[in-house]
Amino acid sequence: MEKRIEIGDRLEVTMDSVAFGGSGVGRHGRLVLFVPFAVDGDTVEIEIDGIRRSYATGRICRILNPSPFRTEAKCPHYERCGGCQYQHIAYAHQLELKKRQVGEALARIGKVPDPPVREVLPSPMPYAYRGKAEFHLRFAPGKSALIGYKEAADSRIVPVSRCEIVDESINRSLDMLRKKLEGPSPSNRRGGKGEERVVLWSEAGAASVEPGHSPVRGNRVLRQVKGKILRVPAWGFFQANSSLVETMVDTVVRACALSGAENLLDAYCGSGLFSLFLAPRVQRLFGVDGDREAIGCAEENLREEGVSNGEFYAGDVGEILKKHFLERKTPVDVVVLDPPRIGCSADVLDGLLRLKPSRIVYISCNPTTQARDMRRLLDGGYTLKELQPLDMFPQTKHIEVAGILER
Ligand SMILES: C[S@@+](CC[C@H](N)C(=O)[O-])C[C@H]1O[C@@H](n2cnc3c(N)ncnc32)[C@H](O)[C@@H]1O
Repeated sequence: MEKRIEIGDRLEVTMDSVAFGGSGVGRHGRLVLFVPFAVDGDTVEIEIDGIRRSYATGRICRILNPSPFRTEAKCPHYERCGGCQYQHIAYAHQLELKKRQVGEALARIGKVPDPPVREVLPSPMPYAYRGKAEFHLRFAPGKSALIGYKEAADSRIVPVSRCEIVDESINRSLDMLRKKLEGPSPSNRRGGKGEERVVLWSEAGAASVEPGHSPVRGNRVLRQVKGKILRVPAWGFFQANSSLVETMVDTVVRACALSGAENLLDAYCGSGLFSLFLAPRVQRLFGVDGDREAIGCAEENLREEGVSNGEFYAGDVGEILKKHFLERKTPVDVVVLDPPRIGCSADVLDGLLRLKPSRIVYISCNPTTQARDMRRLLDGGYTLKELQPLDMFPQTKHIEVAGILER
């Protein structure tokens, strides 16, 4: 009989694949092992640090035989910071893994037997691509402020001196911030508040910013995409990868396959990034987002570009869908859906099945919730035509996918 695995046991294991989430996957007898920072082809010695009913987790003690897909991580904080999971994997292989993971999510969760996944559109910049980064600051009386990243809301701050995935101008701003905060923090800072957050925006991708000047104007940031200017709330959402955002817009426009006669609903429209490029290609464009400030920006963004066929609603997508589209019987031919990581709520999906647009372009940064939501839409009469992954987040476990559904 096989000896039962225990915490602290050391095992030699060869990794078969990398799971969505970033851990290497190997086997010990019938037991599946998840090992962070391992890649398929590695033979490693691991120490078991977690045991569940159907799997165990371990940490690498030694790399006995490195995978041909291994490469040198650029960042000195890698494996401690928590922001990146793939820096040790050659970029071309990161793309192959992500394509495979999208297919697996659709097959396993979406129950689509042979998902139509296209090659991943790579990021022109595998490093230094982020146009925006959020840092956490911790102040303790008499000590220098701690500046770094935080993975979860309740987790500790990992101090970072620089970050390899952000635009260099963000690293310069980070340096300036650190210098400004050098020396012991006063005990009465912000009434004794110990932590703050700061969002830094890049000069790359900014509209009309001189080098060395902040791209933030008041409570807004100006971004430039395909020659157009977008106003975005300084604390609001904007697509993270400055080097791939234009390809993303082109992908969404292509996926909508517009003739010019359509009514289009841009659900979860944010500051109107997609709306700005879709509105000139349709009869009427409706945009919905829960962030009132972002909706104000979306209205201004279209107005300033001379686009007048857009109507925007601030509020919950499910409620607006019911009140302004289903009850008023406003016809919609195409829906662009770009929800946050948690995906769409049941009332949004049910509302869409009642609205019956002929095409839904579902963009997501979480293939698992996207697969769950797609299953519901497929059961309601849609067919999945295509899944186009985009590598908006190189060096990390995250994947962006634009899926096309038709009825
Ligand atoms: C992934 S972002 C997409 C933004 C936009 N499509 C873009 O590319 O810039 C998701 C957006 O969903 C909005 N949001 C989240 N939950 C919502 C809800 N229940 N109803 C309406 N908007 C929501 C957020 O404010 C955010 O702007």
